[in-house]
Amino acid sequence: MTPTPSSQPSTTLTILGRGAWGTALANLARINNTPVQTWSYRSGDPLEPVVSNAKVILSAISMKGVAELATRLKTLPLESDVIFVTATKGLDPATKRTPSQIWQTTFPNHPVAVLSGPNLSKEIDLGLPAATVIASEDLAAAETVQELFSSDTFRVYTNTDPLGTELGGTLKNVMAIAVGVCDGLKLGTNARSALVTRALPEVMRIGTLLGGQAETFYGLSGLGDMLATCTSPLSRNYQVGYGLAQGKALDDILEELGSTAEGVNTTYVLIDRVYDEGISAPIAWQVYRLLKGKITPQEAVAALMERELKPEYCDLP
Ligand SMILES: NC(=O)c1ccc[n+]([C@@H]2O[C@H](COP(=O)([O-])OP(=O)(O)OC[C@H]3O[C@@H](n4cnc5c(N)ncnc54)[C@H](O)[C@@H]3O)[C@@H](O)[C@H]2O)c1
Ligand SMILES: O=P(O)(O)OC[C@H](O)CO
Repeated sequence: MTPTPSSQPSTTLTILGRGAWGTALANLARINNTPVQTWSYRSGDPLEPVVSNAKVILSAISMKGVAELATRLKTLPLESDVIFVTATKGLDPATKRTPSQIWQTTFPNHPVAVLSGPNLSKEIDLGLPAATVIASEDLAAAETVQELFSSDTFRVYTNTDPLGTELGGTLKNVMAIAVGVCDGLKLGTNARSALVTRALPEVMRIGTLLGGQAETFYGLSGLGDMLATCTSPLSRNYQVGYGLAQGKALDDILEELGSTAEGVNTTYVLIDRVYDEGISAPIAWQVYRLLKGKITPQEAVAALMERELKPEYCDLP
């Protein structure tokens, strides 16, 4: 399929992060003839020249750098109406906040949008069609960003629930580790289907208690991203679970990956929040115990199968 631009937007876009996702997003914007500047902290390039004239600043860096980067940007001269977009899927270990909460707290007078969906960057790099969500409480800001990325290979929907959109993309990484374990143990299609299906109410239960709207989790950024990540060996989080099922050490798996698998850190932060707030999260708990080396993959499966019997629909939000 040959990508063709859908329009000629002139808004200046700066993408922070030249990893797998930042690079794919920059290419998607260029397909649409959107002028793009990129920056990477690893390059040591100065930040100010690429952000001072930007109308939209999109962060596609790993969770571990978000708080520091937002604080750094706060010290720089920026356009008074610049829109911040976050494409990071994680939770901050220090504050347990999502990336959009960090950006919004740091820049309370600016619109903040979340970009999230079933978007495996390797497929996007191949020019395969995909869809995503741009969510913001400021619908006009979401529509501005929608225009920057939309093309006939990338269909962008807007949504006004940034937190739900972001939490769907973040929490599914934990579930993808669980499904990777399931597949690594060769437990079969029935088991995988049961796990992915039970993962959705778990994500919804946690996600709504943390502030997302229930219906968002049935959309592209929720169920859509869960299906992509839990069924594709391209997913790094799935690969973490798959490796654990093969008896590999977590550190070795992460080193072999050589790029970000946010689900590991997300699990640790999530379990803290789940524990503090008394939320039922059986799959996430088993992933946590497995990542911490407290149980074997087989014991994690047994723990899920032996839980108290109950009706199917007793715990939806
Ligand atoms: N790759 C994908 O398919 C994909 C799709 C959607 C969302 N995401 C999310 O995007 C984020 C980045 O993923 P990726 O695949 O590009 O990972 P990556 O490992 O390829 O790149 C990580 C990026 O973060 C930057 N970074 C790391 N630590 C930093 C720090 N302390 N300060 C500033 N920058 C720092 C790196 O320089 C690099 O640009 C993750 O949260 C991931 O979940 C990835
Ligand atoms: O490779 P993963 O597991 O980080 O997944 C990438 C994206 O989040 C899929 O939408």
